[in-house]
Amino acid sequence: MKTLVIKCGGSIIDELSDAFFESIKELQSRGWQMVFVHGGGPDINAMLEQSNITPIFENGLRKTTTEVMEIVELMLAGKSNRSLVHKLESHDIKAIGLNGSDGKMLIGSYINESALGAVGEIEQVDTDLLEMILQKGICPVLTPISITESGQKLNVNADMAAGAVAKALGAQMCLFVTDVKGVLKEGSLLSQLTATETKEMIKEGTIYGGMIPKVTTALSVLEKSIPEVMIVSGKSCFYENNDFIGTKFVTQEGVYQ
Ligand SMILES: Nc1ncnc2c1ncn2[C@@H]1O[C@H](COP(=O)(O)OP(=O)(O)O)[C@@H](O)[C@H]1O
Ligand SMILES: CC(=O)N[C@@H](CCC(=O)OP(=O)(O)O)C(=O)O
Repeated sequence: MKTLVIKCGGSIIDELSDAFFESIKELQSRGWQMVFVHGGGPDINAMLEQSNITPIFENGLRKTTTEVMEIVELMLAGKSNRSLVHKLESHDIKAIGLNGSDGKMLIGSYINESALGAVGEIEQVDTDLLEMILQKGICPVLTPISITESGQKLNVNADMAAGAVAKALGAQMCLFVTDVKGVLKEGSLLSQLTATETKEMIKEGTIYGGMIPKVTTALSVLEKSIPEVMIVSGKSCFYENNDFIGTKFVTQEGVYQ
């Protein structure tokens, strides 16, 4: 079995198309097992707004006070996770939802507590638990919430969480599913990108906002020897005629070594 980690952005969960699920099923029939990690940024923002709290981001990461963390967990575990699991199940894809912090599956540490509050990065992943679920033919669906060794919950950017899970599992592929076809330049899809090109696009502002943690994680995953790393759209079919449609990250030479 080949392992594929799929990150589903909060921007797309509610808009995932039937064609997207057809692509998932096609890949399953070709021997891929899948772990999903999802975001939920727009849902979190909407609930913060209802609570009269203004979302604050620094370099794409949400400043997370104790009050914000409660809403983050409520929306990720109670809404986004439920919604993705339900959609997978209704397309006959067996799935089980888990909060990343359950059973100390995703162990994390603070990035910069004084500046960002309870925002973390993942240090360790309990791959045994994930593999047990995969062996049963079920797709684990994880929130990106992690927990410190001493038991504090941390809010982790979902792109970064997916990258950590892919590395820990030694996945053959990591896909970032979002609301655009891939990385765009002047409206056109870039079918492949090197690290140098990506960094240049960030510097010139062609890649901005939520696309920054996505491409940065994609490059770090590629460096960790995961052969296939892509950004694809959840609005349409992303796998056709044995080929993936989107932006593929490649080493400078153009091929993965
Ligand atoms: N060069 C780019 N190409 C495509 N999208 C980009 C680019 N730079 C920034 N973006 C923005 O990034 C968004 C995807 O990131 P984000 O909204 O955080 O999605 P997700 O919830 O899937 O993580 C796109 O909808 C687009 O507005
Ligand atoms: C630390 C941090 O920023 N965490 C993110 C977690 C959710 C997420 O990443 O959702 P998307 O994939 O939809 O952006 C947040 O609070 O929005």
